[in-house]
Amino acid sequence: MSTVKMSTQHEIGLMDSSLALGKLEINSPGSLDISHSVTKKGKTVQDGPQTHLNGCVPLSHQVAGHKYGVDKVGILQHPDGTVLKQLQPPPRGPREMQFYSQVYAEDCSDPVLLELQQYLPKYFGAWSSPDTPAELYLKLEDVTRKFQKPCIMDVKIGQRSYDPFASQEKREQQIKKYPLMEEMGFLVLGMRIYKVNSDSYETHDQHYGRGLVKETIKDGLSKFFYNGNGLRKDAVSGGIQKVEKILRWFEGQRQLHFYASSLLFVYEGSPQEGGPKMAASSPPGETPLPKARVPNDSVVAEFNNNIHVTGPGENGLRLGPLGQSLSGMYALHRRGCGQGRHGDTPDDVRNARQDQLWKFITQNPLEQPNGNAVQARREEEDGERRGPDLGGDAEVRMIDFAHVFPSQTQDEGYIYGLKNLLSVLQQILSE
Ligand SMILES: Nc1ncnc2c1ncn2[C@@H]1O[C@H](COP(=O)(O)OP(=O)(O)OP(=O)(O)O)[C@@H](O)[C@H]1O
Ligand SMILES: O=P(O)(O)O[C@@H]1[C@H](O)[C@H](O)[C@@H](OP(=O)(O)O)[C@H](OP(=O)(O)O)[C@H]1O
Repeated sequence: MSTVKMSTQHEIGLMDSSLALGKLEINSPGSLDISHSVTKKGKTVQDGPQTHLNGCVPLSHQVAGHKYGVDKVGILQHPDGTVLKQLQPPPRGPREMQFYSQVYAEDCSDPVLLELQQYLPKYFGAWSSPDTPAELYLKLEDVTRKFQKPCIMDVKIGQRSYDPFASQEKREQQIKKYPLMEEMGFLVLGMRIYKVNSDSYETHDQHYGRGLVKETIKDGLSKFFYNGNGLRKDAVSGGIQKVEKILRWFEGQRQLHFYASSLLFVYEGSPQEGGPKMAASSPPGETPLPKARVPNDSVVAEFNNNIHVTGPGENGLRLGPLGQSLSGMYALHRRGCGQGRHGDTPDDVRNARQDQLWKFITQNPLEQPNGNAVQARREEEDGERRGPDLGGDAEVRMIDFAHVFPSQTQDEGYIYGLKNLLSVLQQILSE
């Protein structure tokens, strides 16, 4: 039996005016208590049945990547429906935060980055809980949020899933995981499909994708579009149109290279048309979630199969985007963190340099304690910028930017991957 305990929340910065959420300690057997978790051999292990997540819960519909309760860092869902991605250890986490900050910078006037915004989840700044202010999260739009029964697939794109600064050990580790990456240019990391006939989700993890070879990739990928009754050609075609737009963006830009980055595919699995859907791009807290009263007067909001219990008072610190340019960040990266976690730089030197990089990120002035106004305006602009939605209900967004680097050439590896993925999707469509 779960108990819900409310406590007062300390708040820093402007409050999310439309959301009055409070800190909650949800105690239920089997749930996760981050503050009491311990790390053994790089894996987080629960040491008891406590939960202490400020109302945030592990993202239940996560199909790949680092997971709470399994890895040291993971992805949470905030009660307002956004996704919180915990910053990975330097240099990866700070690099991803810097990337989002730059793409979504208030004064960004670079047309390449402005166009890129529409292919990414919206970014609502860095976030941290008052309980653990040093633990930073990226606050992101949940790309699956508008769907009732989201079918989700994560596909890593590119011919190399390690960056140019990766150590030999890291390269070998990555190549060993999927030796076909160079030839295929993409790898299915995970998927979850809603089966209409059984009203349940079928899931496949990264091992499924790693088992796919040239001869089986079409059937392997098409599994994502079978709903138990037939092939969802509308979703295939919607996905193709979205990927084509991303490809055009890549063909027109020569300033960024993406390694080990993914495309997140989402389509509606629910056969019911016209059912209640949430606005896809509402700023956090501004779209009322479906609500049900529970006896203790907290509000339970349910969507995407996640249940969130919320109460009065904002539950967390929101930090605005940082204004530093990527080049400053990369200069530090080159000096300090070029070897990554598996490099051959002595540990003490690497740690000192990573500290320097970390301080650079965390100690810089926060320009916007709360990005709400900015976000609201962005939401309005967003509709105009995205233009008519030719891809139907299917969504394809780029995620995972821990290895994005400046460049002066086209990202051939990523483009190769997109083209091959498109070719396989076309084959599925013409079945
Ligand atoms: N904005 C988002 N909206 C919805 N789901 C998301 C979002 N971002 C991430 N996810 C979910 O979390 C998963 C992992 O995301 P991501 O790749 O960013 O994490 P990661 O831990 O960096 O992964 P990796 O271990 O591959 O580096 C995705 O497969 C997806 O299921
Ligand atoms: O899919 P798996 O088997 O969990 O393997 C992870 C996956 O390849 C991630 O993309 C990678 O992070 P990066 O892309 O950031 O390198 C991570 O590296 P890590 O072990 O160094 O965290 C791997 O462990």
